[in-house]
Amino acid sequence: MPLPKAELHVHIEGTLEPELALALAARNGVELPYADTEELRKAYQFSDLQSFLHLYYELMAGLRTERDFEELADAYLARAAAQGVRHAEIFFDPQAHLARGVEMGTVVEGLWRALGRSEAAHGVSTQLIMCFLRDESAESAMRTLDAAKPYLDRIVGVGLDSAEVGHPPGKFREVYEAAAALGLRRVAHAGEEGPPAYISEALDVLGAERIDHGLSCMKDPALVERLVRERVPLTVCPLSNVRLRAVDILAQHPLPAMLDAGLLCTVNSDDPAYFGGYVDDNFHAVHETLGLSHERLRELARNSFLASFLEHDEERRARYLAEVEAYTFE
Ligand code: HPA
Ligand SMILES: [Zn+2]
Repeated sequence: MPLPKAELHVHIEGTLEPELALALAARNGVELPYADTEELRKAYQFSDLQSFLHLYYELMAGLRTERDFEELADAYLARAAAQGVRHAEIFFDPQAHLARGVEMGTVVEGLWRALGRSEAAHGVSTQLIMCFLRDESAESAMRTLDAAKPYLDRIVGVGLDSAEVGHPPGKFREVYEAAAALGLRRVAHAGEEGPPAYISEALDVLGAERIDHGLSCMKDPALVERLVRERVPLTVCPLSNVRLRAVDILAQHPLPAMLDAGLLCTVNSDDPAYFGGYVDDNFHAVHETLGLSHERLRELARNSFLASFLEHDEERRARYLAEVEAYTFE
C-alpha cells in the first residue's frame, strides 16, 4: 500500500497517455502526425520546457467533448488512487482548448463528471485550479477568467503555467487581483526555468499562496530564508525536472537540500504521462536515488496535506494527516 498523499501539482492534460491521445484523435477525426503509439513514443524526448510544451499542446487537440475530458480525468483519478493519492488539486489549461473552439463549459463540465464521483469511485477528493497561459496576453487571461464565472462553484483557484522565461508573473497582476476578488485561491509556476526573482514577484505581485516548482530559490539564500519564514509551500516535481533538463540527473536534484533548509516541499508528478511516472513513482525515485529516508517521505506526505486548500474541511485534513502518521513502510 503506497504512502497516503495529496497531489497538488498535476496538469490534467499532462495525464493524457499516448494510447488515449491517439484514440481520442481518431474518435474525433483530428489528424495527428503519428501513425501509432510506437511512432508517437519517439517524440517523448525533451530538451527543455518548450520542447515538451510543443507535444503537450499538439496531443491535446484530440480532446473535444465533455466525454473526452471525463475519460481523461477518470483515467488519472484511477491511477492516482493506486498511487496513494487521497486528495488531488488538479490544474487545467482552458485557453489551450478555447483556442481550438472547445468551450469552457465543455471542459469544466466534462472534468466535473469524473471529479464529482471521484470520492465514491476512487476514494480521492478533488479540487480544480484553472491555469492561465503566461505566454498569452494578460487580456486573454482576463477574458478566460470572465468565461469561467458561471463555473466558479467548481473551481477553487487560479494558477499560471506554460513557457516561463520572458513572461514574469507581474504581467498578470490585474487578473490575479480580479481572481482574488472572486474568492479564488492563487498559485503560480515560478522558478522552474525562470530566476528566483520570478518567485518573489509571484508572492509580492500576484499574492501566490503556493509556488509551483520553485527550484531556482536555491540560488538566493535570502529568498530561501523568506520562504521558510513565511512557510510558503513549494510543489516540487522531481521526474519532471529531470525530463525537462532543469537538473541534469535525478541524483543532482536539490530536493534534499531544500528539505534540509526547512522549506515546505511537496512531491508531485506535473505531467505524468510525459515524464515517466505518477506521484508515487516520484516518491520512490527520491527515496532510491536521492536517499530520502522514510521519515523524509512521511514529511513530504504530511506537507502535501498541510499545503492543500482543504481549509473548508479541516476534519478531512485531520483524517488524512492521521493516516500519514499511522502509515508503516514496508
Ligand atoms: O511543467 C510545466 N511547466 C509549465 N507549464 C506547464 N504546462 C504543463 N506542464 C507544465
Ligand atoms: Zn506544472
